[in-house]
This record gives sequence, structure tokens and C-alpha cells, in this order.
Amino acid sequence: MSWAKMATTVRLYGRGLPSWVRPIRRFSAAASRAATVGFLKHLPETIKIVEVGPRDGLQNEKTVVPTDVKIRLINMLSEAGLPVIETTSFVSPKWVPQMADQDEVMRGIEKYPNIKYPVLTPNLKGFQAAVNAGAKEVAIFGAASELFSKKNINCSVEESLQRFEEVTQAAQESGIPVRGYVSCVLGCPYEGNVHPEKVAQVAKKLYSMGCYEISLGDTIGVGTPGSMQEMLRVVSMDVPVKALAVHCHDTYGQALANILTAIQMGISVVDSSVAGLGGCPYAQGASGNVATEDVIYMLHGLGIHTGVDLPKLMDAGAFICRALNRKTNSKVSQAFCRL
Ligand SMILES: CC(C)(COP(=O)([O-])OP(=O)([O-])OC[C@H]1O[C@@H](n2cnc3c(N)ncnc32)[C@H](O)[C@@H]1OP(=O)([O-])[O-])[C@@H](O)C(=O)NCCC(=O)NCCSC(=O)C[C@@](C)(O)CC(=O)[O-]
Repeated sequence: MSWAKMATTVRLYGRGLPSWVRPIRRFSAAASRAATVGFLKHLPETIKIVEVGPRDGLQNEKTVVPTDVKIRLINMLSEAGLPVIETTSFVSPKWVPQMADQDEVMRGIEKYPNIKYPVLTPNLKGFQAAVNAGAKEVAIFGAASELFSKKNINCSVEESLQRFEEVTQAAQESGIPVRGYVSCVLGCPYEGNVHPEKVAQVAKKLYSMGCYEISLGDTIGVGTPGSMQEMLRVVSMDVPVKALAVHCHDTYGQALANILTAIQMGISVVDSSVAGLGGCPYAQGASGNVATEDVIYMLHGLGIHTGVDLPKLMDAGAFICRALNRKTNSKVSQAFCRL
């Protein structure tokens, strides 16, 4: 089925449905019932999706993605109703050449009033450049693993926290909200196992610096519902669960199960990437982030509100996959394509 036909077909979802969609709807309805009466009854009513495709999704692409393609992608994601779209990063172009057009991207996108467009800033230099380019929200990114910190941002965890302190202070003075990331929360490509206590320590420091939300990254996608549950149990003793988000890569196919585990524990913010694009350049072997389309399909099936229009999101996924000459990693988009 062509993308155009598929998009039209998907738009029918919820109205006069063709026969092949009905089983999907029945599954969704059954899941919604399970959400209210059964073992899934403690789910939040609303989940905020943080779309990281334009940044995390593209940063690892070997061929430079043209700036106008990035801008169009972000505009399509805005049209699809994503409430937060991580737009680019103000890091060294020598380290991550793909993000070297951060200024043009920030200035070129259409900024919808109800949507946030945060950017990554590893240090004060990045923060100042981001503000000059019009950023209204930034994110700092640390790790629960020493070796990963060194490879990713060229300093120890302790040094990174000192740099982040400078950023959060400057941000507070300018009234700019800061989000914090902790990478390698369920395993590190260089150190292996990571103790939940170490994750909690870093998360607590970022939170006490003033980060309004801490995104816990399973950078290499090795976690399982068991390790996710244990890590969240420990971290939520130090940081309120309302201030936590999960950021799952899907290397071992565990991302949706891990997200479901997290939301059952009260997490109501989930990071994901359109078409499942992504991977950190300093985490070899890690595959893409969980696909936003698949997360939305699961959440809507559970009767959870996200405000995201799935057909429009799938259009954005189709657009970027065409531009990258790549098949989508979203199972939902693949399934609709086969229909
Ligand atoms: C952090 C640095 C900059 C330190 O890099 P450094 O080399 O240690 O920094 P430095 O202070 O020694 O400066 C060296 C050069 O970089 C420049 N520089 C210094 N700062 C900046 C800046 N902000 N923007 C632009 N340029 C900068 C600085 O001006 C200088 O330029 P030169 O004099 O050589 O021409 C570097 O290591 C870097 O850029 N790393 C990139 C890290 C990155 O983007 N990683 C991917 C994102 S994290 C991720 O994907 C994980 C996450 C968040 O998704 C969650 C998960 O999945 O786990």
C-alpha cells in the first residue's frame, strides 16, 4: 500500500471503519477495558510525549541531513500535535557534525505557541549559543557511568555536574526551564552493569540544581521490565516520580514493555523518536529509540490521552524515512504499510 493510501486509510480509524481495521479496534477496546478493571488500572490518564527524533534520531546519521529536511520534519511533528519536540543540540560540530546547523534549524522552524522546542546544551558555551538562537528551554545531559561520560562529553561525572551547575544558574537568571538527562541507567556500553544507586545519585543532583524533569535513558536498550522497575523504585526514593521521564532505546526489543512498566509505576512522561530513528554516537551498537508511532498506538489502545494525531505522525515518519532512504523502524507503520 502506498504511503498516501495508507495515510487516508489510517485517517478512517475511529470513523466508518473498513473491515480490516475492526480487529485492531477490538484489541484497543479490550485493552482499554483492561486498563480500567484489571491489572492495568493504575495507569495515568494523560502521558506527555517528548519527541526526540530531530535531535537523538538524526544526530547519528552518517550523511548530513539537509537543514530544510530537518525543518520540514519538525514542522510536520508540530502539526501532529507532539507537545515537546527536542529540536537540535548546541554541541561541538567536531564531535557531532550532524547538529552543526543548530542555529538555522532553530531559526527556521515554525514555533507553535503550545509546543516546546528544547535543545541540548552540554555547557555554558552551548547554553549561550542556544539562547542567542532563540531557545526557550534547554536540556543538560549527564550519565550514571564514568566511562560513558568521558566518551560522550569528555569529562568525568563530577566535572559534568560542575558544568551543569553553571548552565542551570545561567538558565535560572534568564527564566529558562532546564530538563536533565541521565544516560546508561540500565547498562553502559563500556562499564556493563550500572547500579540504580548511581543513577539515583546523579538524578538527585540534577533535580536539586533545578531541573524540572529528569529523563532516565536506557541508552543501549538493554533493560527489561525487571531492571526498569528496580531502577525506578530506587530513583523515585530521591526524585519525585512526577518529575521523572523514561527514554528507551529498543536494541533488545524491550522498549514498549519497559515503558508500560514505567507508566504503571506512575511515570507520565515518555521520550520517543519518530520512525524509531536514533542512537547515540558514543554508544556503539545501540539501535534507535522506541518509535513514537508504536508508543502512541499502545497508549491510545490503553485509553491514555496524548494529544498526538497518529496518521499525521505516520506522515512525518514516512517523510523522514523517504529523505533518509530508509525503512521505518516503527512496527505500527510497517503494519499499516502491509495492509
Ligand atoms: C561537550 C563537549 C563540547 C566538550 O568538548 P571538549 O573538547 O572537551 O570541550 P572544550 O571545552 O575543551 O572545547 C573544545 C572545542 O570545542 C568547542 N566547544 C565547546 N563547547 C562547545 C559547544 N557547546 N558548542 C560548540 N562548540 C563547543 C570549543 O570552543 C573548542 O573549540 P576549538 O577551540 O577546538 O575550535 C563535546 O564533548 C561535545 O560536543 N560532545 C557531544 C556530545 C553529544 O552531543 N552526544 C550526543 C547527545 S547525548 C545522547 O544522545 C544521550 C541521550 C541524551 O539521548 C540520552 C540517552 O539515550 O542516554
